[in-house]
Amino acid sequence: MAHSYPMMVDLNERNILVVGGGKVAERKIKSLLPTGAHITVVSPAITDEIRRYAKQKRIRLQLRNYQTEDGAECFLIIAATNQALVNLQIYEDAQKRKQWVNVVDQPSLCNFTVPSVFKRGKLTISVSTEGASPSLAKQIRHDLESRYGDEYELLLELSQELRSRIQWEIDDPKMRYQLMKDIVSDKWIEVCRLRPNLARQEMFTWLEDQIKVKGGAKCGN
Ligand SMILES: C[C@@]1(CC(=O)O)C2=NC(=C\c3[nH]c(c(CCC(=O)O)c3CC(=O)O)Cc3[nH]c(c(CC(=O)O)c3CCC(=O)O)/C=C3\N/C(=C\2)[C@@H](CCC(=O)O)[C@]3(C)CC(=O)O)/[C@H]1CCC(=O)O
Ligand SMILES: NC(=O)c1ccc[n+]([C@@H]2O[C@H](COP(=O)([O-])OP(=O)(O)OC[C@H]3O[C@@H](n4cnc5c(N)ncnc54)[C@H](O)[C@@H]3O)[C@@H](O)[C@H]2O)c1
Repeated sequence: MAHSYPMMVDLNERNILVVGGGKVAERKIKSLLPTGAHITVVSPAITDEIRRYAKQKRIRLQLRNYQTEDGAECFLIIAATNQALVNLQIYEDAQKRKQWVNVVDQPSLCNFTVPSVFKRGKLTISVSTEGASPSLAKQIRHDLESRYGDEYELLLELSQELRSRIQWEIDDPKMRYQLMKDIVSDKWIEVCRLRPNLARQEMFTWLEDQIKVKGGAKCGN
């Protein structure tokens, strides 16, 4: 059996069509909003939340049934109606146009599926069962959410800063690698959890000491 390939896709400014305005469509729209995509929703009936998104001009809304032309200029399409035949039609239209398409009631009609996801700043943790059990994906996501708290958002922000500093200052590849590993060690995760306000200062002081002790700084520094 061929397996799906996990990707992080840049949807900024892309046209996305969501067909259907029920609970499932609402969940997919909610996860698409932060991507910067231009989202159009076509559905004769919608949830209150989708109505709110439209009022806030975060989505475009067409309160009517789907028509083939709706998806013509779209990069990606989500078929989230409760009508199997409409969803099939959306799939066939998208296939003809070689588009990315997700059909929420039929995994075999998806050329991509949506995993269960949560974020901690730039950290994305995502769980997929390739359609076998969305409930299990959700349950594992819940477990991981309690394991990976807000300290990871801070750790990641600081790691990014320290990493640029290391890349700029350290020539020796082995030392760079070791320092990159050290900045995400349990010790710093705990510091970010217990003393978030002091973490930045403590990590930079530690890095300066490491550079002094271990050497390897680039010429001129
Ligand atoms: C992860 C998540 C992401 C999201 O939607 O954002 C997602 N489904 C979620 C929840 C969920 N979905 C369903 C239930 C009820 C319990 C159950 O049936 O298990 C629950 C649980 C609940 O709602 O609590 C029903 C369901 N889902 C699909 C079918 C069709 C079928 O299987 O035939 C049916 C039967 C419909 C019916 O019988 O009428 C199909 C898909 N659902 C997927 C994703 C894709 C595969 C993901 C994977 O497993 O890798 C795939 C293939 C297509 C897609 O939608 O992309 C989201 C969790 C969000 C979170 O973390 O909270
Ligand atoms: N993939 C998933 O995660 C998942 C989870 C649960 C259920 N499902 C499946 O998803 C489907 C949708 O679930 P829901 O709870 O959102 O259903 P729902 O009944 O709440 O919403 C269906 C929506 O489709 C719209 N619709 C109907 N015909 C349409 C048409 N011709 N053109 C445009 N829009 C049309 C309706 O107006 C409504 O807004 C169900 O059939 C269910 O099998 C999928």
